[in-house]
Amino acid sequence: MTQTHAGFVALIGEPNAGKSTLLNQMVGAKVSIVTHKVQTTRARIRGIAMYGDAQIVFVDTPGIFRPRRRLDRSMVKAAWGGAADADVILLLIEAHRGLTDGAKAIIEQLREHSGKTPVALVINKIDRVKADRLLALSQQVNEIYEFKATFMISAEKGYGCEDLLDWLAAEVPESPWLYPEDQVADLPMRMIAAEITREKLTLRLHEEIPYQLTVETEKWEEKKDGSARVDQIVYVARPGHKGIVLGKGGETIKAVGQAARAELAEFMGRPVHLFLQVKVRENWLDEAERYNEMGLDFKDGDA
Ligand SMILES: Nc1nc2c(ncn2[C@@H]2O[C@H](COP(=O)(O)OP(=O)(O)OP(=O)(O)O)[C@@H](O)[C@H]2O)c(=O)[nH]1
Repeated sequence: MTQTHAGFVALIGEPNAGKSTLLNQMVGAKVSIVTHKVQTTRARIRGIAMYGDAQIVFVDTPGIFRPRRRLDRSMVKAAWGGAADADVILLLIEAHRGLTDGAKAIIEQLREHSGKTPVALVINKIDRVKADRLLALSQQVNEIYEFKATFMISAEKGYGCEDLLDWLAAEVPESPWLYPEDQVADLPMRMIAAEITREKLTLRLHEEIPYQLTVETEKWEEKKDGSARVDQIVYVARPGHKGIVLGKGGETIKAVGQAARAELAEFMGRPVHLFLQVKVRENWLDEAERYNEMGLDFKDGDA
């Protein structure tokens, strides 16, 4: 019998570096929400890729930045927590932005958090720059940290992702598999469903509103005909946001519901009936229960 390999790979980087896109590319199924807006990933999301004899469990983490609010602090704590528990850490930076101050700050903190864990540098979004810039960038970043390897990829287009997988498969320890072979994510279905709806809302709303809302799956009912009825609540932090989320004549929430239902049904491979309700809950950003629902630790947000 050949020896199997399995382990956790943490994806860290600034907001918008492409961590969720890479996780989805590696796993081949959409498990993490991706938008062009920063701070889309709130909790730690795991996606599982099978590659030869290896099972690689990717841990997507919230983007790391200088946190100011409780939710931000909880997210950054979760990100470093993900890195501390991993067998391999991948630091993502964006090819076209180069070595930003934010990336430098993360590399500084890596020294504290990584311990003996190998760290690879992943230069993402190479489809956005000319090839000759990449070598110089790679040298520049490698001068300030001892990366075990460097990869140049496009998470979106898949360039370089196979090489990265190859390397990771050899790098994770010899171990029995950690999850059943056909599992792609370890988030409970009700949380995935809430994330899908939150993604659709984020895509349709502006700026502060997505940050100040959260989605919870309140009820999940299996029907005899094989379909599922899913009831979700969208909590908004301000009375004024409710009308915006609903849209004129309920148009926005209807479009969100339709898009979320279609994606959830595709993910589950069976029909879904999705019911959304919007509620104002001015203090949800200060309620421990809301953080637990997102997979975050409320206390991590203590100043
Ligand atoms: N051109 C290009 N765009 C990419 C690539 N990878 C990701 N993106 C885009 O970059 C944006 C951010 O991607 P995400 O995967 O959400 O980034 P993230 O690091 O998970 O972001 P947070 O959740 O905010 O921490 C999205 O609009 C992606 O489509 C890439 O290889 N090339």
